[in-house]
Amino acid sequence: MSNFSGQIRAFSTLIRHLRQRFSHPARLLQVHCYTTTEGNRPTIVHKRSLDILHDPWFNKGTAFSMTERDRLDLRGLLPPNVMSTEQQIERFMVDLKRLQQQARDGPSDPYALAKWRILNRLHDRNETMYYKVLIANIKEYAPIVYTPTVGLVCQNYGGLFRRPRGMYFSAADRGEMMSMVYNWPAEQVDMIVVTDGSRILGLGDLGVQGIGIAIGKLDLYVAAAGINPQRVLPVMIDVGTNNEKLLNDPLYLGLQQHRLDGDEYIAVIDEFMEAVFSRWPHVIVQFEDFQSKWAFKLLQRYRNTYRMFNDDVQGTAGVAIAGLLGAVRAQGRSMIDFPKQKIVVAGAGSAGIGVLNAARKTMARMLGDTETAFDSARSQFWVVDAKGLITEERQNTDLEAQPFARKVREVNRQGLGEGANLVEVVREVKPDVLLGLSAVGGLFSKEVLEAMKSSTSTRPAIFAMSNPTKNAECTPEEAFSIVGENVIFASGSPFKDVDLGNGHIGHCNQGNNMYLFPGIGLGTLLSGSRIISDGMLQAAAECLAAYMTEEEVFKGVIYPSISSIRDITKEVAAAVVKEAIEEDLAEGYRDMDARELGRFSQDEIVEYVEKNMWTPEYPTLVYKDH
Ligand SMILES: NC(=O)c1ccc[n+]([C@@H]2O[C@H](COP(=O)([O-])OP(=O)(O)OC[C@H]3O[C@@H](n4cnc5c(N)ncnc54)[C@H](O)[C@@H]3O)[C@@H](O)[C@H]2O)c1
Ligand SMILES: O=C(O)C[C@H](O)C(=O)O
Ligand SMILES: [Mg+2]
Repeated sequence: MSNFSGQIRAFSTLIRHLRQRFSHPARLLQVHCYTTTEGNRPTIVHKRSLDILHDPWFNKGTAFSMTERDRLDLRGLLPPNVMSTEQQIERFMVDLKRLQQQARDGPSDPYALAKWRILNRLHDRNETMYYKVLIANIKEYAPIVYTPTVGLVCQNYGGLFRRPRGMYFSAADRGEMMSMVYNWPAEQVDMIVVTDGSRILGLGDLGVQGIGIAIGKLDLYVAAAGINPQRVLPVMIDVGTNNEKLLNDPLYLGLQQHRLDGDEYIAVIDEFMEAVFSRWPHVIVQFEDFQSKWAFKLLQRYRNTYRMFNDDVQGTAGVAIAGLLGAVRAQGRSMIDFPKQKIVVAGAGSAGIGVLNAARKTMARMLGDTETAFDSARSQFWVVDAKGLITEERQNTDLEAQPFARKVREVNRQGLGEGANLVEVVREVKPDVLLGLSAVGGLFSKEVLEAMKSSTSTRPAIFAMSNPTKNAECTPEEAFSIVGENVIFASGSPFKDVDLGNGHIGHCNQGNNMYLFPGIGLGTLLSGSRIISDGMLQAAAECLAAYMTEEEVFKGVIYPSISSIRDITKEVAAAVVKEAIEEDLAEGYRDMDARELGRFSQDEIVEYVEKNMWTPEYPTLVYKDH
């Protein structure tokens, strides 16, 4: 008898199971798909776009053909290179086997990548939970989702790629972008971070794999600025790559051609900008990690027409200014003494030139904002690039670096000449500040740091700002042990504080544009400003500088802890909103019109910003048929 009831139970379970399987059209198809023996008969699907990519039954990942991508609204949602099934499996196996290899050979940083994988899987499964984890543990996990690990992720993106995130616009999509942009499922997008992968951190051209940096930056937009994650869009513009290793790798996910250049390149970026602004007229576009050659040109081309900024040029500049002002205060002097600082900058790319321009303008403003002040401020800087000290004698200096080329007679008097090396420059100039944005790890060698000992400052400042960690111009240990305990130290990627062994701690600041770009984006969004003006960027930098107390800067703490990044971002965003109102650029946001915004007090602006920051909480969900 008991055997019989067991059989009945098993039978009804089977019926229930079959009913469930056949109750959904997709499930019906699935069964059909597996039971048919009739070769390649097409399978009818009732899904499109991301729903297909997120459905393990139908997803083919990078193996969707171009015609299928068009039929199923998948164009732009996958990296451009179509892979065969064999290639897909090979890519997966290479990644899987790497684990064994790492166990054998000793990996460079196995735990960081393992943590990234775990977090990434959570990101794919449950965004609310992901951001709750990230916000609550930002100090611990920013170095995983952002610099330095994000650099390693981009370098290994081919193997790590599982589920696509964001959009890919490629040179092969010319003429299609205006319609492709509608393949993105969100009705509203507030923030786009776009890269062309040409200079990812200090790691060079990583082609399509650079998408990782756009994803990492947007993670901070959500975690720090409270931008709703449903309204962010990471974008990779694939115009090819000049990285020979990737060009020769059959498993590379991007276009295997050399980078477009000149008018052809501009035409692709123009088309992308028109497409995204035509679908989302109020979106803000952050340009990230474009090689310097294009970073400046594109900024000039778009900044008066579109809501956009370049993080490497403008975000970095603001963060550096805040730090440089902190370094002046740390000497027990007033910020107004900044124009007296002698500053040696190693690196004249997008970041270095961005910092130089902003520092020169800040000095000029402090000196009365006249043309003469602007002109004389230039003599506070010595710029050293790959060819050494830049002087007016140099042929073919980049347009952007020309204003900082030293007069030959002037440097000759100092015992220097065109192309003088960094040690010579530091030795002769005895600068207050040595700032590196060169992408050359270890550039501040023992000799350079020894030369810094003769700095005329009571507290010499050393900013080794290149990323990721291995590209830092020096470590804090080197700076404190060679130059002295009094040094003010900042690095682009995080380092631990240094135990100086006498009960004192050498503080390591993280001088990274992460302290500003989230607030610049949020402030622009909430003010509804049409463009991002110099004044708004300056307000952001000044807000960050003022965030630190006298006591902190005196201890050598010139940037806040990343644990308070949400609070800093709120203050920075409020400063940006205020400036946009003052410059009459604010047009309001959603129900908040410009006039009402204009009547707000300082505290009310901060409150308004805070109220509009998204926090990760599960909403109650209700089903409704459309
Ligand atoms: N901390 C931050 O917030 C932050 C922000 C932006 C960029 N960065 C970092 O700055 C670095 C540079 O970025 P970029 O966009 O300006 O790059 P880039 O490639 O445009 O510029 C690099 C510059 O360094 C110079 N250089 C190369 N070798 C040198 C040497 N031996 N001595 C002196 N100068 C040398 C080059 O001539 C060039 O001018 C990257 O590592 C990037 O990660 C950091
Ligand atoms: O990405 C960063 O950590 C900072 C900066 O934008 C960079 O390019 O290095
Ligand atoms: Mg960058």
